[in-house]
Amino acid sequence: MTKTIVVYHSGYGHTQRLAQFVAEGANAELLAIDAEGNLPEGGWDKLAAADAIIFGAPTYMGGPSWQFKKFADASSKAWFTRQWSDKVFGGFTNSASFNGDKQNTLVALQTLASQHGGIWVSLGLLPSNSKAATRQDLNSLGGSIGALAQSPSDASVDEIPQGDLDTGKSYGARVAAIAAKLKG
Ligand SMILES: Cc1cc2nc3c(=O)[nH]c(=O)nc-3n(C[C@H](O)[C@H](O)[C@H](O)COP(=O)(O)O)c2cc1C
Repeated sequence: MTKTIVVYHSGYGHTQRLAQFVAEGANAELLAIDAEGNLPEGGWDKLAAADAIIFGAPTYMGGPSWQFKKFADASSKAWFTRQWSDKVFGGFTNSASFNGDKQNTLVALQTLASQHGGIWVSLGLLPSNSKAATRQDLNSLGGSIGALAQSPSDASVDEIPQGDLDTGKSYGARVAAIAAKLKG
């Protein structure tokens, strides 16, 4: 049985809602980075024991939130000892604009995984970009590195387009399935 952890920060709950869908798809445990950029007690041990780690952060000012970055910098302890080497990784982000520079955040998450010697899993979905496409479709934001969600700036957490949440769920399932395959 593979163990997957979704470790994420969310300032106002939107990225958390996406994290819940990713975790559902991956059958994963959620690990929240708090408002001070810290993990709960035992969080680092859970990450060390995981087969797969999925990072999540909102896009703030064109990159991951500072709380996620604090977590990323703190992971240098695990980096020194190659604790996360050869684990399977994925990542997702959410922001208000359709573009909003979300790609920068995904690249930052992918780079963090690569610094750790991890194996990154792409989104694996075609974009839904025909005239008939709607925001209820999978991957209507057309990502490839990881999962993207767009929460309009005045939307409550219950108003995130369902297609984006379902994209997160599908991606979580893909990361977990690949981790299971690699574990054998
Ligand atoms: C400090 C700050 C910076 C932001 N920068 C961006 C940005 O660069 N691009 C964007 O599309 N949205 C940006 N937003 C909007 C958030 O990404 C959006 O509200 C998101 O849903 C917040 O996720 P959360 O509820 O998990 O914190 C920003 C919001 C804040 C608070």
